[in-house]
Amino acid sequence: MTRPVTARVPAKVNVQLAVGGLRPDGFHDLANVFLAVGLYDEVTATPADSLRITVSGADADQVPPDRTNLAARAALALAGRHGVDPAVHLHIAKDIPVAGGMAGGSADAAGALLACDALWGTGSSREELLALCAELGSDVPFSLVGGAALGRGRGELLDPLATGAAFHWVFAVADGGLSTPAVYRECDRLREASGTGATVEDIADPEPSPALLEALRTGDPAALAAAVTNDLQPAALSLRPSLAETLRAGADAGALASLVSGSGPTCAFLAKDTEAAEAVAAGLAASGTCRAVRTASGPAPGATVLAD
Ligand SMILES: C[C@](O)(CO)[C@H](O)COP(=O)(O)OP(=O)(O)OC[C@H]1O[C@@H](n2ccc(N)nc2=O)[C@H](O)[C@@H]1O
Ligand SMILES: Nc1ncnc2c1ncn2[C@@H]1O[C@H](COP(=O)(O)OP(=O)(O)OP(=O)(O)O)[C@@H](O)[C@H]1O
Repeated sequence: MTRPVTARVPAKVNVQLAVGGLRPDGFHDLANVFLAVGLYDEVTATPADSLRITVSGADADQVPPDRTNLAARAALALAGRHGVDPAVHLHIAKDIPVAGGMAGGSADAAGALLACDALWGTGSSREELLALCAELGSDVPFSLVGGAALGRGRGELLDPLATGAAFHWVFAVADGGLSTPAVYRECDRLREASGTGATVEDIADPEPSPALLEALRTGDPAALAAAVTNDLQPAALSLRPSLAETLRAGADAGALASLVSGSGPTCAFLAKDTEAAEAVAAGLAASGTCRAVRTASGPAPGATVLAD
């Protein structure tokens, strides 16, 4: 009997999300500065009679336990590539908020790829795994790689970034999720409504901020706080106006920066150090503007197979 294999995969926050115009293929070009943070899902692959998915954790009931699950799609893609029978039980121990803009589904896809590759002995190279990740979703390659990285294209073309120190974050988890395609559509709608147009002809190519990259490199939280931006934030706020109160509560509690994480609705707050993060977390919890509060620091390592 082959031993189960468990992979641990981090969540992400986008410290810069610059969104270009709508491309003919329905995606947007990005300058997407990812930072992996220490909130993790674990995916365990065990031999089984057929493909089966189970999920545990507080948000488990919001995750589909079938072949639409990104982890199942990852296992099927890997099995298809190598001509292997995808008879595997994937158990997802979920700690990353679901539909929260923290790439939880992407984390599970990257974790399933890594765990199944080890279980099946398919020995994929890093390049093969990254190509499969990119097919599964724009955020999935970063879930594999972790750390800090600049994502170009639709976010799948990654260049690792150096970071000078750990950054301390507080996350305010909202009630209910936001659909990523709906948030991108709302971004386009707001751009149309403002008269700029929304396509690649109308919007300048997105570029990473030199000040932001420098702040990451030097590990300076105040400089990073001054440079964080998220072009999807107006769209997330338009779809979920109550997030403005959450952002204000974090700022009032002493956060250096308050922003929507990716497509939201999780809000991310940067703090000077772990002590300041605890104070921001307490202020947010007392504000009643979110369902749960989490603290985590980053950069965190990418998808990793855990030792027995
Ligand atoms: C918002 C972010 O989380 C920021 O990292 C990502 O851009 C979203 O990445 P993801 O969830 O992996 O998204 P995908 O599964 O690749 O795409 C879902 C949908 O989001 C929209 N989408 C996604 C990525 C991108 N660069 N442009 C887009 O317009 C498209 O409508 C697409 O059909
Ligand atoms: N393994 C999975 N974990 C979570 N959601 C999944 C998974 N597989 C499929 N889904 C579906 O995908 C939707 C988006 O979930 P996910 O948690 O990945 O969103 P997200 O964190 O906002 O993504 P991103 O930050 O990459 O845009 C969920 O509502 C759920 O129906």
